[in-house]
Amino acid sequence: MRGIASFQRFTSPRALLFRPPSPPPPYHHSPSKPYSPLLAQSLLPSITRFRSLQTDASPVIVSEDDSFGKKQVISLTPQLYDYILSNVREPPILRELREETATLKGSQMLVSPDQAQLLAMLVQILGANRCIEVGVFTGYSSLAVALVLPESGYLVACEKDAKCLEIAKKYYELAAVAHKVDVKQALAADTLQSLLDKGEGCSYDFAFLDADKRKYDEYFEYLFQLVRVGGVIVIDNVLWHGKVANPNETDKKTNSLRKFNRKIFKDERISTSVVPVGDGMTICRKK
Ligand SMILES: C[S@@+](CC[C@H](N)C(=O)[O-])C[C@H]1O[C@@H](n2cnc3c(N)ncnc32)[C@H](O)[C@@H]1O
Repeated sequence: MRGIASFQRFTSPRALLFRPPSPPPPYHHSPSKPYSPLLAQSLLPSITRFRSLQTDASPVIVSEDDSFGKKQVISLTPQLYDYILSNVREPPILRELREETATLKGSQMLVSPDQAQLLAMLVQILGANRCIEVGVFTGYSSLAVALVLPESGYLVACEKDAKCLEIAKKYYELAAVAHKVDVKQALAADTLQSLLDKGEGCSYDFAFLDADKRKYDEYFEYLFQLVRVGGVIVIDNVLWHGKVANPNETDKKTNSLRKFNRKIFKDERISTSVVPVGDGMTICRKK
């Protein structure tokens, strides 16, 4: 096969050594303590929803390509993901919000703690001051961003649902970041258009897109106009539970995401990278 890598499960005896012998330790996070499965087990978390349902626990896959030969690529197992989560520095206020959200319908919509940490890191690396989020829900990802913005920082938070925004606003207050967050309860396209109408094109440093998947293309075009050259747009759920890579999956959302991913791949106005974190995030930088 030329050009495109083919992937296979790595099944050498060495790989088998890495298979978790028993169910993985539950997720526990404590930024001040190193990872310890025993400690993790003694401090049972109130949330275990990050445990993977994957049964094939091989930790690596091997890409084969005529041009570069074999290359091992890490593949998440429940054990490895628990290890990653045990190394996430999730601020206590974010954990509290996550736990409160866990009792609600749609709680699976939050980005994972490792994704939130990546978003915050990107904002910090960029030195971002002006940010936009499309799709806030109860505010987990927006709070992660607001927490690392400077005091003068500004985040436009676009969400249509008033009920979940009540929770988000409560946590912005609790975290003392409410002054940085401009909550816009409306259809996101209307909010983004109004920002452009106010002459705010090319004035934002960072945008996070995480709302209705079938409108990603429309939102992306708005965000592209609003973000400055060198600014970053991050898009969530681009791997859509793996469905985008399965030709048998032809539902509307999957097709729409596939089409969107292809468009981003071809878009010469941006540089881009697909990161297999959470449900897949694409990071785009405006040229
Ligand atoms: C995946 S959730 C966002 C999760 C959030 N980013 C997080 O990780 O904490 C998507 C949100 O987008 C909102 N949404 C969907 N369509 C929208 C629209 N047209 N305008 C504004 N918000 C919308 C939904 O109400 C939902 O709360």
